[in-house]
Amino acid sequence: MTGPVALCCGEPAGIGPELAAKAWRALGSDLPFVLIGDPSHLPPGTPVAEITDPALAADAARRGVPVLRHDFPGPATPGTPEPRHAQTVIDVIARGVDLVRSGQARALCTAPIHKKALQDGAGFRYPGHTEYLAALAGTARVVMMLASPALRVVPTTIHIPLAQVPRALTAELLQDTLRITHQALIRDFGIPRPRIAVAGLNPHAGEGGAMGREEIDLIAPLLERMRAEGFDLQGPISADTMFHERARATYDAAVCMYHDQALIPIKTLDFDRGVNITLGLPFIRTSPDHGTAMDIAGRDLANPSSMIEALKMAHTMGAARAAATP
Ligand SMILES: NC(=O)C1=CN([C@@H]2O[C@H](COP(=O)(O)OP(=O)(O)OC[C@H]3O[C@@H](n4cnc5c(N)ncnc54)[C@H](O)[C@@H]3O)[C@@H](O)[C@H]2O)C=CC1
Ligand SMILES: NCC(=O)COP(=O)(O)O
Repeated sequence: MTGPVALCCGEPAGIGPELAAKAWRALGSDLPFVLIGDPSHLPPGTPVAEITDPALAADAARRGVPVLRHDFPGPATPGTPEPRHAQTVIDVIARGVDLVRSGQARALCTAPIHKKALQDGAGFRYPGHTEYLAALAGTARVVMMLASPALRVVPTTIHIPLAQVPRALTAELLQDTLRITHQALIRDFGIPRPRIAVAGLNPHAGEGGAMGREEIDLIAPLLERMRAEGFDLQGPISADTMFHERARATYDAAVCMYHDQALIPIKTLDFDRGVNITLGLPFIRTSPDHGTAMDIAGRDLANPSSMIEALKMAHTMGAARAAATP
């Protein structure tokens, strides 16, 4: 795993181009990345260093934002995604995956996409990068983790309507999620004996069956079986009491049952430093924790911290995996 991090441009009408320029100014050639996208979408006045070989990214980063040119049908209007750009946004992600799978990039980092714009403009069938990357990689099970210095969280079900969560939540899904999370804490975060806290689904973790039975019928028996295998698991715990400071000190990651149960605490505690990581892929993928922020696009208001952390995390994970490879 060598080379730069491949940074997919994401939605060009969002804050992605601004974040790429700001991240380059912060990281320079120390932690090189190569932006896959249209250089004309970068903020006016941004120095650009176009390259055709990702291996030249570190050197190019001394002159400007290293860019592997991927032309879009036209200019981007900040704040207004255009249907004619949707397919190109998707193609850029696929190109990034090719780079990382062919060994030309050490990891993939993705700037945010506007999911509805891709659906409307190109019939995109996936609710997010996570599911699209799993399909491109041919991986049946991937796990979304959001990590910051304050907290690591994993939603077991991801981008589905809340009404579908109870049906989607199976012992098999939860077991795979726990195993993949456990393995990632060891391999990517250097935690030899990971402690995982598992949320219940219902208020008060079901209150002994009075407020729902998923804890009794599904979550607790699975945790019991996995504890017998040696996993260090707490739970099922009431989700409303597992994120205060003392509780957070007792685990290395919180596995939650649905998207907002996991993402609200981390975005509340650490919005500017959260990194979204897809676990279970045959390559490394990170992303900032936020979206396209259309309301501030093109106004030089975007905070690049989460993007910078995502690029740093991609490098750190790449180095850790390279060191572990015989
Ligand atoms: N990885 C990805 O591709 C992600 C994509 N999205 C997509 O982004 C679109 C917009 O989603 P929203 O729910 O509005 O979330 P959002 O994160 O784009 O914006 C929420 C609020 O936070 C602010 N904000 C976000 N990032 C910021 C930054 N770096 N600096 C300063 N302020 C920032 C925005 O201005 C807005 O007020 C949706 O289509 C969503 O699906 C959302 C999350 C991740
Ligand atoms: N809320 C997280 C999110 O939507 C990120 O999704 P993805 O594009 O990384 O799958």
